[in-house]
Amino acid sequence: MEEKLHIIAHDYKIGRAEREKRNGHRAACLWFTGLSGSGKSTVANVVEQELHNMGLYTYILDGDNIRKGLNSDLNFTEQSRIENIRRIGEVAKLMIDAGIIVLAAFVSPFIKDRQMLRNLMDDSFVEIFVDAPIEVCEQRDVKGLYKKARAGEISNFTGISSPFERPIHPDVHIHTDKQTLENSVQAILDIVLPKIKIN
Ligand SMILES: Nc1ncnc2c1ncn2[C@@H]1O[C@H](COP(=O)(O)OS(=O)(=O)O)[C@@H](OP(=O)(O)O)[C@H]1O
Ligand SMILES: Nc1ncnc2c1ncn2[C@@H]1O[C@H](COP(=O)(O)OP(=O)(O)O)[C@@H](O)[C@H]1O
Repeated sequence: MEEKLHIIAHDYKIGRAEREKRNGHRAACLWFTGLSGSGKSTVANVVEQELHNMGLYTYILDGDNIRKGLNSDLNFTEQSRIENIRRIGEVAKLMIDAGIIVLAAFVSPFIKDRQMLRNLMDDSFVEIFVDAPIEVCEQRDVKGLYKKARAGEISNFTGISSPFERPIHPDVHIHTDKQTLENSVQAILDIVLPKIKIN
């Protein structure tokens, strides 16, 4: 039988609302999903710069600060990806409670996990589908990983030997093979800025 844990939450005196009031904007999680090389990091970075330059409080979560640290015990099996996204979702939720606009850039290939994120963060969650055909991502091959995956040197590679389930109703859908970077950033800001405004 599973051990019963006795965890009782504290009643905090300072909550999200107080932090948002002091920051002058609402918190949110902008979640970038898409194939490797689709443009998640590139777009997220420019969106963050824009928000930061407006004086807003932001933070980027991506492979560099998560898969090299908190999630360094995880690989790319289905189970590991599910756990990867679960933990990142919990971190993003804490950051929302801290009053921050979190930009999370992860392949996050499964619909079920992205739905879990929306349930966890409710209307603070903004799903951004960074879309480009796999041929384009492979052509870009920013990190040389597609070449390695085709050569059989990397297993479970998204789009080649592991699935990517396209979002059905993302909040924002950008096509980085057709739209300019500036255009994609503007489309995201158009959705996000009204959301983080304190009325
Ligand atoms: N097997 C396999 N499949 C996909 N991607 C791989 C793989 N192995 C390494 N990489 C590199 O790791 C980055 C994806 O990590 P994520 O944490 O975003 O993946 S996931 O959300 O858990 O599916 C991804 O980074 P991005 O290119 O920035 O998307 C890859 O560079
Ligand atoms: N319109 C565009 N939007 C975003 N990235 C683009 C665009 N056109 C070309 N790129 C290039 O595509 C690559 C995307 O890489 P990256 O942002 O690391 O993707 P991901 O984080 O999804 O793996 C970069 O080299 C970027 O310069």
